Parts: sequence; structure tokens; C-alpha cells
Amino acid sequence: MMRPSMLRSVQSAVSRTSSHLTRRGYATEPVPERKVAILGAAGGIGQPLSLLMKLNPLVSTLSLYDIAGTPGVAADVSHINSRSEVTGYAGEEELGKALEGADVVIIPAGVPRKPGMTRDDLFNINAGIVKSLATAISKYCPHALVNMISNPVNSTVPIAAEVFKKAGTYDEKRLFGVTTLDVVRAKTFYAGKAKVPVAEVNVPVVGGHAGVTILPLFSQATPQANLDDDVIKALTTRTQDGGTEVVTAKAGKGSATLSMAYAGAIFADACLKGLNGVPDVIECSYVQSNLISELPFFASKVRIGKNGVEEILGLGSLSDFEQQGLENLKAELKSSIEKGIKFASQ
Ligand SMILES: NC(=O)C1=CN([C@@H]2O[C@H](COP(=O)(O)OP(=O)(O)OC[C@H]3O[C@@H](n4cnc5c(N)ncnc54)[C@H](O)[C@@H]3O)[C@@H](O)[C@H]2O)C=CC1
Ligand SMILES: O=C([O-])CC(=O)C(=O)O
Repeated sequence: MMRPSMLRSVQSAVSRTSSHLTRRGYATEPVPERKVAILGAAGGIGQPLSLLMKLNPLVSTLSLYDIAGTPGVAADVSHINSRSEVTGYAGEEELGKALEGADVVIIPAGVPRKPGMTRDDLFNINAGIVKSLATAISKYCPHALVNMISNPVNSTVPIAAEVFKKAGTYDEKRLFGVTTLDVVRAKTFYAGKAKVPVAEVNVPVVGGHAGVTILPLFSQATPQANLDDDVIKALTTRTQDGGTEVVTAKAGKGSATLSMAYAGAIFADACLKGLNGVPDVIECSYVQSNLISELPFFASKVRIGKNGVEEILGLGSLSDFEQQGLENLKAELKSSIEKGIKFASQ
């Protein structure tokens, strides 16, 4: 059995993982009731993400939805002696109940890649899944903060935006593409090369979430290190190909699930903190943005507050290499955005 002291240390490990997280909002202040729904909760990401959200003391109700298998996951996770009440919902007829009253909805529903596929190859299946889930969100919890994990994120976020617009519920501040795994990878890879403690590392990652559209800004990484240009180039490529590295290593058994669950838990925790009024909650996310005029959606640092995105932070100064990377990503990102909008408008 997990002793209370051990549970506390797992919880504090979750809370320590992001630099803005402090002890505020945990023990010393009244913690508001918050319902978090996970759609795709029985999947490879969904299960460990359900576990991590069960460990998050900011959650009072944890709603686990999937087309099948969620009663078992919910029964299992519900035995953990942490704050939230857990309920599993299976099948479309239970989706409304799963979503009603949700403050944050996390979506890791849909198929993952196999070796040789791009994220865009998932579009044909996942676009329809995201469209139907977004339709239900607009009906049952239109004010929730939506954390989109399902790939291709560059297109699924625009799809959800279009669905919400059609339903008359769109609030651009409440829709987030989860790109936290790119930041997690960039931090890990940078710490290894720069020989600095990984817990102290910060690296913004901007653009989108596929191949060259993932643009880590190592020139802004802290703690600073004087890495050679070829090392920066290799770090950039490894971050851009991080998903493929895992897909290849899993050899047909899916893509990143455990590191993604960790990243998804960090991002959802940031949303809960923002909703609860914790100041200076800043994460990178793919959101509706006017930073780059021809790209209506773009990932950058955003400040998250009581209404969702409170501020989109500027890109800061880019190295020549990063400036070139920014130019190189525009065409692909633009076409992925347009593909999503076109699909949802039909
Ligand atoms: N944003 C990111 O950084 C990352 C995104 N992903 C993406 O996350 C998605 C999920 O990946 P995995 O968990 O590995 O896949 P998985 O196949 O293990 O799990 C997906 C789950 O979604 C469920 N599902 C399918 N249709 C559904 C529907 N209509 N409603 C609710 N649930 C439904 C399935 O039953 C399954 O349990 C994939 O699209 C993958 O590409 C994966 C890693 C990182
Ligand atoms: O690569 C994939 O297909 C899954 C993903 O988005 C990632 O791991 O970054």
C-alpha cells in the first residue's frame, strides 16, 4: 500500500516539475472544486494520464471517458487515496454525463502512429473523432479549457475551433494544443548536452507539433551554455524527431504514451492553476494567435489565467538558425491549419 508520505512525495514530484509551480494552491489556500474529464482515458496515454491526474490535489472530480474499457480503469484508479472522486463512462451515450460541468477536458482520443507514418497520416481517422468530441464539448461544457493531445495537433486544434464556431461557443482563450512534450524533450536533451541540472532547465518551443514545425529556441535556453552550432543543430533535429524516435523504438506498438502522460499532466495542472488564480502560469501551447500573420494558430509561450489564455508572449529574439527554422515551418503549418478548417467546415 502507498503510505501517505509516499503519496505526498509523488504529488509533490508532479507539482515540482514545472518551474512556475510553487506550494501555492496546494496546502495553504482553500482549493476550489474542479472537474477534469479525460476523453480516450482507456488508451496508452489515457491510462497513465488518469493516474497522474488522480494524484493531482487540484482535481476534485475525475471523469474518465472512452468508447470502451473505462469502468475498469476508473475502478482501479479510484482506489488511490487522493482527493478526487473518479467515475468511468463508456460509450457515446455516456459522453454527456462525462463532460457535464467539466472545467478542463483533456483529449488523448484517437489512433497513434506506426513506423513510417507521419502525424498527418492520422488525419483521416482522428479528424472525425475530434470533430465528434468537440461537438459534445460545445453542448455539455462549452466553457471548459480544452487540452488537445490527439494528432495531428496542427490540424485537430483548428478542427475543434471550427466546430465550436459553428456551435456558437468558440472562445479562443479556452482551446489549447498540447505541445508540452516538445518542451519536455527539449529540456531533457539540452540538459544532457549542456551538462546542467535538468530540473533547472527552461527551453521555449514554438511553431506547431510535427517535424519541422516544432521549433525549439535553444538560443533562449536557461541556464545558458555555450554550445557549438552543430550541437544546437543536432539538438533541434532530435527534438523535432522525438516522436519518431519513440515510434521507431516501439516498433509498431504505438507512440509516446508515458512521457506524453507526464507532459499532459503538467499542462493540465497549469490550466487548473490558471483557473484557480495562481499568478504567472506560463507554458508553451498551440493556440489561436496573431504572432505570425499568415498562421492563425501557432505555439508560443502563453500566460494561463482564470479565463484561459490571458496573454500570448512574444517570440523574443531568434538566432539566424531559428529565424530560418521559422521561415521553413510556415508552409507546412499553414497547410495543416487549412486542412483542419476545410474538414470541419464541410
Ligand atoms: N500531442 C502530443 O504531443 C502527442 C499526441 N499523441 C497522440 O495521442 C493520441 C492517442 O495516443 P495513444 O493513447 O497512444 O493511442 P491509443 O490507441 O493507445 O489510445 C487511444 C484511445 O482513444 C480511444 N478512442 C478512440 N475513439 C474514441 C472516441 N470517439 N472517443 C473517445 N475515445 C476514443 C480508444 O478507444 C483508445 O483507448 C494519438 O493521436 C497520438 O498520435 C501521442 C503522443 C504525443
Ligand atoms: O510522434 C507521435 O506520433 C506522437 C507524438 O506526437 C509525439 O510523441 O510527439
